[in-house]
Amino acid sequence: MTVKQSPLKGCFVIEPQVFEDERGSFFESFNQKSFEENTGIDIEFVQDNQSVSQYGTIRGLHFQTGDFAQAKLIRVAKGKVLDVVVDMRPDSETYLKQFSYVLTGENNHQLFVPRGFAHGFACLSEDVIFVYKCDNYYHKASESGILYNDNTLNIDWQIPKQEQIVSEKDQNLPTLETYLNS
Ligand SMILES: Cc1cn([C@H]2C[C@H](O)[C@@H](COP(=O)(O)OP(=O)(O)O[C@H]3O[C@@H](C)C(=O)[C@@H](O)[C@H]3O)O2)c(=O)[nH]c1=O
Repeated sequence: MTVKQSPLKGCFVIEPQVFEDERGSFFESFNQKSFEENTGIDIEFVQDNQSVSQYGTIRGLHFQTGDFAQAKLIRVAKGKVLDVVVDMRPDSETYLKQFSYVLTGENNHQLFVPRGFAHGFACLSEDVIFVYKCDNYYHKASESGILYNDNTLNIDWQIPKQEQIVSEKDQNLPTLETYLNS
């Protein structure tokens, strides 16, 4: 696997080694030993998630707060997404900076998102199977987030407005300004 530092501190792009033959392909989607050796991060993932989305879906921007903050190791098993992360750690040198990266079922790239980041993605292909590991359990009361179309962040989700599909919950998330002042 190859690990590339993203512009955001502690956030990495991981390119696994993919083996191909006449049957198809194979790769290790996670190997704790190689992960630790290559990133220097000692981590224990405790929950695996999978979501299926149609073209135009935008999920995010999400994070869990306090003791339930989650680091995530993200990949796309099928389709193409624009994955977006925002560094929400006040003490970070990349505080409030954002990074977007295209993950697909063909490139098999992964994104490691540290605790303290807001995360979301837009589905750029017809069907998306989105898979991620978390190092902390889902905790409904600790769910938080920022409005996906916040004016300050001004994220280009690469989906025309009339084709965007966003949950009611996500449409009601606070703006960055409201969140920071709360
Ligand atoms: C995230 C999550 C949701 N759920 C339930 C709650 C709800 O009934 C249903 C759908 O939840 P949501 O609408 O929050 O799902 P979704 O919008 O896909 O939430 C995810 O979005 C991406 C961007 C992330 O970064 C993830 O951490 C997670 O927040 O699944 C769990 O049971 N466990 C979980 O870990």
